[in-house]
Amino acid sequence: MDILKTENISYGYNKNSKIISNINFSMDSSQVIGLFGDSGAGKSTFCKILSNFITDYSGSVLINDSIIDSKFNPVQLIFQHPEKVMNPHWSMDKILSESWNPDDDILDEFGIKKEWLKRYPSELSGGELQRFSILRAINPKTRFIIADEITTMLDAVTQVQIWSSLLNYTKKNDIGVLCVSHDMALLERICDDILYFDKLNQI
Ligand SMILES: Nc1ncnc2c1ncn2[C@@H]1O[C@H](COP(=O)(O)OP(=O)(O)OP(=O)(O)O)[C@@H](O)[C@H]1O
Repeated sequence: MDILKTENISYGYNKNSKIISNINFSMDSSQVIGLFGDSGAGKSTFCKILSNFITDYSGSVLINDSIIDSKFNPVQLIFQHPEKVMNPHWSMDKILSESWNPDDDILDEFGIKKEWLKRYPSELSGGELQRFSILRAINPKTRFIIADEITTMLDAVTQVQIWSSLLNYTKKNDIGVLCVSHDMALLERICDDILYFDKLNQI
């Protein structure tokens, strides 16, 4: 089991405004933790800090009490809009192989059809594309998934399918999940614990 921890994380996009102040957070890889809170409170910003998309914060993000220094980040962020983080000129198999090459059983587990691998992002639906971005994030080296509103734009059936594939996989492989959502019913269904993130972002 691994532990993801932050110590005194503070951050502002500019000098005069602090979006994140002194966050001490901890979870382990057996857990699914929900993050709920007002719009604009800084949840997405915190997610980007945890997964190293934002690097100029103060404080520390630690796994098992060490700073993450591997080339592949074991804390992987999945975004709400997969099309924004995929190269539109690359086929799906190229996009996926940038991270790893999952076998056919795993493609199946995530409801991905092999014929989609030759397509480009614009040739897939939002739900199909999100399945790929999840698959890309669950590289064998991944220890924690940060899921920032990953099914918000999808219909109810697709939401259930995607969460069930993801949580089956993370449970089997001892990967922790931090799930940001405004959907309290979803959080109550899938999370072991739900944290409230307020405007002063004390959680
Ligand atoms: N790149 C940026 N530059 C400047 N300010 C930003 C930037 N990104 C976000 N912000 C501001 O930081 C604050 C926190 O935004 P953030 O997206 O982290 O909130 P959130 O809690 O995830 O909101 P929501 O629930 O609406 O997604 C907001 O006031 C937002 O306008």
